[in-house]
Amino acid sequence: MSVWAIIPLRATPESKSRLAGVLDETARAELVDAMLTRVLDAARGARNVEEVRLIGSARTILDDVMIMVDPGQGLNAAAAAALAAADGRASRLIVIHGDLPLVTARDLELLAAAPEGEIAIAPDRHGTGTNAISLPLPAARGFSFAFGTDSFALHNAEAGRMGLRISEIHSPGLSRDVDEPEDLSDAADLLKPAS
Ligand SMILES: Nc1nc2c(ncn2[C@@H]2O[C@H](COP(=O)(O)OP(=O)(O)OP(=O)(O)O)[C@@H](O)[C@H]2O)c(=O)[nH]1
Ligand SMILES: O=C(O)[C@H](O)COP(=O)(O)O
Repeated sequence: MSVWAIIPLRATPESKSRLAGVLDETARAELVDAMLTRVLDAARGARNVEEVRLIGSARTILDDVMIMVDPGQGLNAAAAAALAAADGRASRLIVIHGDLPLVTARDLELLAAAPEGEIAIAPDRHGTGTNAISLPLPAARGFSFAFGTDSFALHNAEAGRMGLRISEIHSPGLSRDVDEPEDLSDAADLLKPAS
């Protein structure tokens, strides 16, 4: 049994809407693409991750990665579909967001190497959100995802409800997602100069 990493992605004109005041639609789309490439490369570079997939919509054609159909009911439903797809085929599923411009293969390796039967979770820079979660299977079958407000606390509570131990992974690559204009400095290397 292997470790899977699935990246939920919503690459619509509306994505990264919180950056709309500082980046136009084209620039946001290019940033989404560049961050996705970074996360995909990190996942594929991790020696202990065997399968890398995307769930949702990518703007560009990615002919070298399997794209799973998004149920269309938001991020939590997409994560649940990813978990259901991995169940029975993987010993662990990592759900990792596509907006992490500093993420590395080492970050994915840490998520994949969580102790058997345990959940690993990577909080965002504020300590309140969840940028990646690594779930053991089948132990975490039916895990209820709670991406959104206070997801870090809610995911911890869900682990407790399921009787699963949980550990935290703190690293710049996993904590520094790009949501707000002030986060953009972390993506400076990925932004194209304005023409
Ligand atoms: N498959 C899928 N992925 C989603 C969905 N909503 C968000 N995501 C992805 O989940 C990760 C975190 O997304 P957010 O930062 O919450 O949303 P965003 O669209 O990137 O940005 P905002 O519009 O500013 O909220 C990113 O990889 C998104 O592309 C969804 O409904 N389906
Ligand atoms: O649980 C979360 O942290 C959010 O749903 C998704 O993350 P973001 O909006 O902070 O990227």
